[in-house]
Amino acid sequence: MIRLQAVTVTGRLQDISLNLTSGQCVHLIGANGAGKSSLLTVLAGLLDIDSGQYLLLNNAINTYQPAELAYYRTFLEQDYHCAFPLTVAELLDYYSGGSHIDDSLAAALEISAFYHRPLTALSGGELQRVHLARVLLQLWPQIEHGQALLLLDEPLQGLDYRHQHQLLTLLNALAIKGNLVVMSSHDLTMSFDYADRLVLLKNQRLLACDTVGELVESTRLAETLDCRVHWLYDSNGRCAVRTEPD
Ligand SMILES: Nc1ncnc2c1ncn2[C@@H]1O[C@H](COP(=O)(O)OP(=O)(O)OP(=O)(O)O)[C@@H](O)[C@H]1O
Repeated sequence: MIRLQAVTVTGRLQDISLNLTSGQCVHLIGANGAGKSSLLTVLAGLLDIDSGQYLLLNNAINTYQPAELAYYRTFLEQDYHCAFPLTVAELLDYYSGGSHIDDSLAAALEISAFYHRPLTALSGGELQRVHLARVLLQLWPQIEHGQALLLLDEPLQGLDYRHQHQLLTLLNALAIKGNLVVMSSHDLTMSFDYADRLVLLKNQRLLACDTVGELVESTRLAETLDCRVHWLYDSNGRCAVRTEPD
């Protein structure tokens, strides 16, 4: 679905080559400033590249009109702010075209309890769940057909553990339908459990792109994050990660 060839954005991304196919959850891992948000913004077609090539569905990204792009991909930005004094229902109605919110989405994000409240009267995590619903509703018909590109910048930000698991389970189910999910994460334990593939970024360059299984036992994660990474397994093979400064 996505093919990047030597993509550079001056000061933000250096020489990134990457192929990502549909039907998987890809987690972008890297320290602050590594280039995760920049890469997601390029993938969304919202940041011009200075050199290289980006093909989305075999077409150069700059051949798409904004309305066409909005049909294929949705993008959760880290710092989105709604400038209008809307309620949750009004915002989501606008993005869904007034259609019914799918049961799987409603169950994962649990927004019904504050559906009629103003956006300004929500907690940080509640607001994050509303924005997740917003970006998924923008493309829900394409998502249901497994044809969408979901770009999510730190979607776990502000969510409690239960909602983190519910969201990641939903995203895995959407990937199984055929969608491509690309999200940034600072939580290696969650990525171990839910990512199909990790993209490791360091100093705006690509260090590795491989399956979680391949990368867990390598030194690449420690190199990416500039700290020691220890994987702690329980008897069921479930794992948690512990990090230490180098
Ligand atoms: N709007 C911008 N204009 C110019 N440079 C930027 C801009 N936004 C980010 N940068 C720079 O681009 C580089 C990559 O930043 P980016 O936001 O992509 O990192 P990140 O991996 O998402 O970091 P974080 O984990 O802190 O969110 C950094 O050096 C940053 O200072």
